[in-house]
Amino acid sequence: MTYAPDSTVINALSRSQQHRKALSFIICGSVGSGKRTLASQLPYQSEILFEGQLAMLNAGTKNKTQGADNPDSALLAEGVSAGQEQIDAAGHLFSADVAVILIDASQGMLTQDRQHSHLVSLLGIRKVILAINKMDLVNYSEIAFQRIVDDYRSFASQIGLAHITAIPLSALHGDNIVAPGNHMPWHQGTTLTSCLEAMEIDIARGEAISAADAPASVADQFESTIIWMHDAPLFSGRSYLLKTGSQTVTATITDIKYQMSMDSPEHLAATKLENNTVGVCNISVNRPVTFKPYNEDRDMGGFILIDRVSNRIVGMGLLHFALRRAQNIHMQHVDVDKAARAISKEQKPCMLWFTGLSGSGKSTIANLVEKRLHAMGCHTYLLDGDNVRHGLNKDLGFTEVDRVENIRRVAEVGKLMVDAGLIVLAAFISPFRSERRLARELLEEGEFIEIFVDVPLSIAEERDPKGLYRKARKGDLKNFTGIDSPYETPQAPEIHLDTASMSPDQAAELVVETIQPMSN
Ligand SMILES: Nc1ncnc2c1ncn2[C@@H]1O[C@H](COP(=O)(O)OS(=O)(=O)O)[C@@H](OP(=O)(O)O)[C@H]1O
Ligand SMILES: Nc1ncnc2c1ncn2[C@@H]1O[C@H](COP(=O)(O)OP(=O)(O)O)[C@@H](O)[C@H]1O
Repeated sequence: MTYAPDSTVINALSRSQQHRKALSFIICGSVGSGKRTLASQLPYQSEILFEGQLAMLNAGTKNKTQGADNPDSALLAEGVSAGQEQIDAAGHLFSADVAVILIDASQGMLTQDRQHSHLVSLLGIRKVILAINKMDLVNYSEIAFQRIVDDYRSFASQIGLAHITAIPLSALHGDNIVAPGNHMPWHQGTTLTSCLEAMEIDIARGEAISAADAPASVADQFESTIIWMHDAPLFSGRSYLLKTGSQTVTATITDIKYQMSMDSPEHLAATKLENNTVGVCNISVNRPVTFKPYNEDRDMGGFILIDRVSNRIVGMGLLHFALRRAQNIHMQHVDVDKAARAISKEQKPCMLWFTGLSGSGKSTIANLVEKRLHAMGCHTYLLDGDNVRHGLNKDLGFTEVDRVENIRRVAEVGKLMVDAGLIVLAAFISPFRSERRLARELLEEGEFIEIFVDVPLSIAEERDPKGLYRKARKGDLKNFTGIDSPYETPQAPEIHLDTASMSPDQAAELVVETIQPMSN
């Protein structure tokens, strides 16, 4: 059945909403609850938003066919979209006024419905429409409907959702979506569209101006709740882009304090957040942002996290408060700076970052490059994975989270050494693009030179200078790169060395030749 919108209602709504903002709502439903069928029955156009999780029904001011005043809605469903549109659209989640929780009447309330409701409550959305769909599968039974509503209300009251309107639906047959239909005369309440349209929201959104006696805060370290929505887990130490309002900064998760259980008030210990989990984390950003706590101001306290490599939204967050340490630590000005040191050393400081599989030749080549530079009178320092792991990073192993932290620390140390005026050589497997990018972004344009020491796994394994591949193949060494731990190849390295076809000396020569014009 296709639905033709009631233009009288829409027009009446247009006039009455002239000075109001468009209503924004999200539809949350577990797999198979009928989100798409419902979306197709609503008199608003739809557009997919989040990979794997969220999609956007885009009506309101962007609606081309229905005028300018219909509700906006976001739909928790499957779908793919990327880039700026996705980022803009995510903002709708923080401004959603109403959530439609869609439950399959034949299934009753599922764990996913509890999780969605928890999310809705976390986002501060206080108005919920409980839409019990597929009533046709339970013979339009009032008792079945009432049982689910009672279950839901008792759960909802525990998580602070009190304002709930329950509606029995058959999205397939159109009952109670726009018109009541004939199957459920016992339902005396409203239909879904009338219910949405009757929620009449004041205040237009705009620029933030805060009163002098209640100013917004400016800080660069916060405690926050993060809702993680990506297959690759969130790791402490990894950095992402953080967008709040019109501000975009680089954010590093400095500590995952705990993971929330979505079914109980429990706090779970966690070193990473998997897809669809929620955690309380400390974050640090590269420059101060203006914010208010999310529970005081949803617009100025909500943020999204964007993966720096794929540019996809990977998480949403709610700012709690600035960490006090952030307010008490200031950058200290120094008069003898990098430029002064560079002049006295007569060289352009930089970081030569060697990345590649174990046995690819990173250490051998980096060592030869350093010898040549040293002989030329350059001031250098070689940071090598094996060596750093005996000291600064001896607390770290080879899990993903430990490798992320390993490279973060090395990148920070490397930055200090570049600041000291040195040509720094770093030889680390550094298997993840994200951390190599972090290392690059800590430095100034042109200072980071990524050198991909490339070799087929089979040749690295043949070389096996430390016997580690043999151990890994036997199962005596876990998480070994290339065997049971991933290596993400560089996409645009400044220098690409194919060590299967060139000797260590040829490779070192190529590096020195390439960087000479850069480092003078
Ligand atoms: N599980 C596992 N996987 C990879 N490598 C292992 C592992 N266990 C020990 N080793 C030895 O540690 C060296 C790699 O350390 P890195 O600090 O470069 O690794 S990483 O960048 O954090 O991935 C690496 O040195 P290279 O062979 O020079 O690469 C190995 O000698
Ligand atoms: N073209 C080459 N470049 C670098 N190393 C090579 C090459 N051909 C053979 N090798 C040998 O491969 C091994 C590489 O080991 P190493 O430099 O420790 O690698 P990594 O630091 O990447 O683990 C050394 O034994 C080295 O002599």
